[in-house]
Amino acid sequence: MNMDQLKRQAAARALEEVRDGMQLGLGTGSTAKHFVELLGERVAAGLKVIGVPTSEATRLDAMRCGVPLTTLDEIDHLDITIDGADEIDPELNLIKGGGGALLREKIVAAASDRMIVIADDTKWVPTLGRFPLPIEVIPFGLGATRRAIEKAFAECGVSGQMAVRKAKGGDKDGHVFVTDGGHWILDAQLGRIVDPPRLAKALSAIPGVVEHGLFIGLASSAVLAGGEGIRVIERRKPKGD
Ligand SMILES: O=C[C@H](O)[C@H](O)[C@H](O)COP(=O)(O)O
Repeated sequence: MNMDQLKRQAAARALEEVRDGMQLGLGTGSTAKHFVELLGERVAAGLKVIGVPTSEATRLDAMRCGVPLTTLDEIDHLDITIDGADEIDPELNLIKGGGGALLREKIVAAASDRMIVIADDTKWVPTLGRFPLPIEVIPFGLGATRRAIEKAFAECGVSGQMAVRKAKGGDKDGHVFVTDGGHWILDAQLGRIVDPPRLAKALSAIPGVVEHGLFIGLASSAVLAGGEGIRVIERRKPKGD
């Protein structure tokens, strides 16, 4: 089974948790896209749900698949958010934002009773950090923000190169990547993040950092698809801890 088939399997398993009448957060990325497509098939067959997309790309996918959409201004909570991740550790802390959607993804996940992470099992790691950590920043004062981030890294026992993300493909190739919110992303190659909750807190305190890709205490479960089958890992601590 190839990687794409594994992603679709994880998405299909998460879809089993969806019930009639649910309000859903719809994640972003290649795995979440499978979920939106499968959900669209169920909606066509009569399932009644409504979704809040975490990016413009997902909004377009959901519309194409016939999934009814709303916003967090129109409804006050979500039952489940289903989203992919770039890395997942045994505490179900995540690195997200490889596709640049981390800000909306975090807002939507935080507004949800449960977050189910769907992934192929290559995303499962003992320690976060091999995947570059995305940090969404305001372009104004970037030099000062970078210095503050480096200081936070040193205080949290990590270090590594940071680079402004460039767009890939199309006529934007080589230009700075701009998020749906109009911000830039710094990708930090940290290798090993010894204390993700501490680093998350330190980064959140920096003016100029809009959001970062560490999702701490947000995921309720992870559905991992691999050659051996599907594993579902439940978070031990309550949401928010
Ligand atoms: O910004 C993008 C998201 O955080 C994605 O959920 C993450 O990058 C995983 O994407 P994929 O399912 O394509 O590996």
